[in-house]
Amino acid sequence: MAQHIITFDNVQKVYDDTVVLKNVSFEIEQGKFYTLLGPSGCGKTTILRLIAGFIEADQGDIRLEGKRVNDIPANKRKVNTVFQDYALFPHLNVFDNVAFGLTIKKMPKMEIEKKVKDVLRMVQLSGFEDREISEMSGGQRQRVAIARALANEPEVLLLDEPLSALDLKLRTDMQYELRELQQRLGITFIFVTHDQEEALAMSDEIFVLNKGEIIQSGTPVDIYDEPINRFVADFIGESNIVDGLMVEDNVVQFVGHQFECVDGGMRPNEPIEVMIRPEDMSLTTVEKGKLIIKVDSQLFRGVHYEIVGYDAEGNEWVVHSTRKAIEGTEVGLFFEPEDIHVMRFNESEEDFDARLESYEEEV
Ligand SMILES: Nc1ncnc2c1ncn2[C@@H]1O[C@H](COP(=O)(O)OP(=O)(O)OP(=O)(O)O)[C@@H](O)[C@H]1O
Repeated sequence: MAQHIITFDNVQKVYDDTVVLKNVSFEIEQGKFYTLLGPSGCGKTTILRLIAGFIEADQGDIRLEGKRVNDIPANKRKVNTVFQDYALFPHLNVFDNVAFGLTIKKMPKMEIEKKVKDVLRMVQLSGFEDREISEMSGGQRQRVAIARALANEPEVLLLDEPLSALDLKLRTDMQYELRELQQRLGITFIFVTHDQEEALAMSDEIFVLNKGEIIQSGTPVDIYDEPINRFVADFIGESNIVDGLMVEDNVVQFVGHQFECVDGGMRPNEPIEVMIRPEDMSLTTVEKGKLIIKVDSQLFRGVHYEIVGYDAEGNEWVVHSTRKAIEGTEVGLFFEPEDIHVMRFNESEEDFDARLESYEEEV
C-alpha cells in the first residue's frame, strides 16, 4: 500500500474554549494537488498551521510519512508554506529573498547560487535575480514566494489563498501555472481557497470543510456530481434543491410528480432533498416538460441565458439555456433520470459511500 505523506487522525484544535477543528481525519498521498475548500472561518488555515507545525493539536495524531510529528518543531518538518501576502522582504531583491532560508542554514555560497538559479528557472523567473520586490507584479511576487519555498526542497508545499490578491485575469493564469508547476515537480501541494471554481479547476482531491469538519472529500467531478448534502451542493456550483420523497429505489417524488432516477438504497418513502444543476435542464414546451415553471426573469450571461422561474408549489428553478424564454409565460423543463441527485438528510460521508457501494453492487 502506498504510504501516505500526511495523516490526520482525530485531530482537534480548541481556541479559547471554542472547538475550531472537530476530530478531523484524512490521508494525503504523495504527489497530488489537494485543496481545502470552505467558507471563511471553517478551519482551513488551522489545518495548514497544524501540518506546518506553527500550532499544536489539542487532541489526535498528525503524521508525516508515517511518523508522529505532534512534538516536532516547524523547522524540522519537510514542509514549506506560501502565505497569502507572500511574506517577502521588501528591502531585499529577488535573489536574496529566495536565498534567505539557505543563508540561514549556512549553505555554502556556490551552492546557494546554484540552488537559487535552479528554482528561479522552475518558476520561469530566470534573469530577475537583481530586481527589487517592489518592481515585480503580483503574479511575479507569487512566483518568488514559491521559489523561496521550493529552495528548501519541501516534500509538501502549503499554499494559503495565494491567489486571492490577484485580479481575475492574472488569477486564472496563475491557476494554470500552479497546476502545471505541481505536475512538473511532483511535489504534494495543499492549497487553501474559498473559491469553488478555483478548487474545481486545480485539484486532484478536494476536502470540503464547514464549521471545523470535513463534510465531503473526493475528486472535483465526484463532489460536483454527487454532493452528499445541501451545504456541499450549494457551495460547489449552482443548484436547484427541493424537498421530496424517495418512493422506492429509482423512483423519486417531488413537486407532486414521480420521476425515474438512478439513486437507491433508502427507506421506502424516506423524506429527502432533490438537487438538479441549472445546466442539466433544458427548456421545452409545456406539453413535453417534466416540470412546468412560470418564467420570472432572465439574464444574458454570455454563454447562456440564466432563466429563473417558479413551479406550481412556489419552488424557484434556475435554468441555463442557450434559448431565450419570455417572462410571464409557462415553459416546460426537461431533464434525464441521471440529472436528478437525491440527498439524504444528515447522512455522513462514510454512510453515503457505504450506501452507494452496496446499492451499486445490487443493481
Ligand atoms: N489564534 C487564534 N485565536 C483564537 N481563535 C482563532 C485563532 N486563529 C483562528 N481562530 C478561529 O478559528 C476558526 C478557524 O480559523 P481559520 O483561520 O482556520 O479559518 P479559515 O477557514 O482559514 O478562514 P479564512 O478563509 O477566513 O481564512 C475561526 O473561527 C477563527 O476565528
